[in-house]
Amino acid sequence: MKKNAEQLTPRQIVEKLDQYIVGQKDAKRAVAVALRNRYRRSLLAEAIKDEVIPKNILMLGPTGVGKTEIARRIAKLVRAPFVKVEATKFTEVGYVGRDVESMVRDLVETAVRLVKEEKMAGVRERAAENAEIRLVELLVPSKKKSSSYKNPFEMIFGGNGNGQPSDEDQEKQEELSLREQRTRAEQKLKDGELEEEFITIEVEEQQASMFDMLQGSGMEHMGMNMQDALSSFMPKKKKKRKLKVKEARTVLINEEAQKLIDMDEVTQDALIRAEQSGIIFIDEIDKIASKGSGQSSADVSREGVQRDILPIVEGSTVVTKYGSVKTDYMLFIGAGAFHMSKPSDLIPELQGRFPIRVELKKLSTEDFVRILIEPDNAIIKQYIALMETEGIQIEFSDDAIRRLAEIAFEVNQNTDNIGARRLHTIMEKLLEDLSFEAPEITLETIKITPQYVDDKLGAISKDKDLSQFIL
Ligand SMILES: Nc1ncnc2c1ncn2[C@@H]1O[C@H](COP(=O)(O)OP(=O)(O)OP(=O)(O)O)[C@@H](O)[C@H]1O
Repeated sequence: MKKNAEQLTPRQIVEKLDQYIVGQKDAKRAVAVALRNRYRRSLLAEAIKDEVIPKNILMLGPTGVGKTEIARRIAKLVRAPFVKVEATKFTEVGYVGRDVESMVRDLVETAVRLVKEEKMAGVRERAAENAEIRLVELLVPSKKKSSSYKNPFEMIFGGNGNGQPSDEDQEKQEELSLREQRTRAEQKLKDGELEEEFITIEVEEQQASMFDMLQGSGMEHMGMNMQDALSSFMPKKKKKRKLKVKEARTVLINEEAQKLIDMDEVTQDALIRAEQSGIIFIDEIDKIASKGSGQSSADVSREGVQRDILPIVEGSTVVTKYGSVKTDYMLFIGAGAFHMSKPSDLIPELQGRFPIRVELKKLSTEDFVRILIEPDNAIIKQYIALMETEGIQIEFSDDAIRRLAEIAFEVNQNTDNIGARRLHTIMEKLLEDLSFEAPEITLETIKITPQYVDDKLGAISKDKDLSQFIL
C-alpha cells in the first residue's frame, strides 16, 4: 500500500488522515489535493511539468487543533521528507538572513535519513546473513591464536571433547575441530541458544564532523563538501565493546547494511526526494506578519524575515553539504493562529505564494471525546497498552471519558487554550498515582468511572490557579 501511496485519490488520503485526526475536514481536503497535484504533475510532459508549481497552503487555527499533525501524517503516508520550523526563530537576536536556508538543509538531512533507512531495509536480508557469518567468526575465529587459546565458543561450551591429538595430526585435527565448532556455533545461533552470551566486537566510534561543528556558526554555507574532504583525512576510530550476542547482531546487521548501500546513491536520491516531495511546515507564520506601520524595529525585523523566506518559497537553489537543492517544487505549509494579525498583513509576494487558505476549527468537548478514543494511536489506547505491560487492565466507562473531555474543555476555557494538548496533561494527572503504583498492584482490572475522574481532577480543575500549573 505504502509504495503506491502517491497514487491515492484525495478521498482516500482523507480517509487515511481520518484514522489519526478528528474533524478538520477542510484542512484534510486541502492537503489531499496538494498531494494529488504532485502526482498529477509527475505525469506531465517535461516542458509543462516545469511550469506547474505546487500551491502552498496556509492553515489558520488556534494552537493544538491538528495543524502540524495533519501535515506530519500526510508526509508519513507518502514517505515525504518533512520538517517543521517556527518562523519566529528567525526573528531572534543573532539570526541573520541566510539562516532561513537552514530549513532546507534540515529537509535534505531528513531526506537522507529517510532514503538511507529505505535502502538499508532493502538490503536487510543480506546484511543479516553477513552478520551471522561474522558472529560465527567472532565465536570461533578461523585462526587459533595459540594452543592454549580458547575461543569464545569454547569458553561457553568447553572443548569439543576429542582428546589430545598426536603432534603430526595436530594441525589437521585443529582445523577439523574448528570446522566442527563453527557448524555447531551456526546451529546454536540459529536455535537462539547463544542470545544471552557475551562477545567482544569492534565498533566504529561516532565522530562529529567538521561540517556539523560549523552548523549554526553562520559558516555552513561555505561548508559544501568540506566534510567529505576532511573526513578522508580523519581515521575512523574503533572501540572494543562487550555485548550480548543479540545486541551484537543488531550492531553487525547495521554495519553490514551500511556496507551494502551506496551512500552516493542515497545522497542523490535524497536530493531528488527533497526537491520533488519535500514538505516544509512553517509554524507561527502569523507572528512574522506585521500589522504595524512598518516603522518600529520589531516590524522591520518581522518583515525582514518574510523577505528572507520569500526566495525559498518562490524557488531558489540552496547549497547543502550533500549538494545543491532546488526549492521550486517543495510544498510549503504555513500555519498560525492569526489572532493578532491577518494573512493580508503578510507582504503581498508571500501572500501570493500561499494561495490555499484553510481554517481549522476550535475543538469541542465532543471532539475531545473522539480524540481520546478514536484515532489509531488514541491516548486512551496508549495508556491501556502501557498498563497492560504491568498486568493491569484499565477500563474507561463512556461517561468517565466524557467527564475527562469536559474537564479538558473547561480548563482550556479558564486558562490557556492549548487545544488537544490538554488531554495529554489531564490523562497524565489522572493516572499519575496508578502509573507509580502499578508494579505493586495485584488487582487485575481497574475501572475508571466519572467518580474516579472527579476524585483525581475535580478539585484541581475548579481551582484556576492550581490548574494553571498542574493541568
Ligand atoms: N483534531 C485532532 N485529532 C486528533 N488529535 C489531535 C487533533 N488536534 C490536535 N491533536 C493532538 O494534539 C497534539 C497537538 O496538535 P498539533 O501539533 O497538530 O497542534 P497545532 O495545531 O499544529 O498547534 P501548534 O501550531 O501550536 O503546533 C498532537 O498530539 C495531536 O495529535
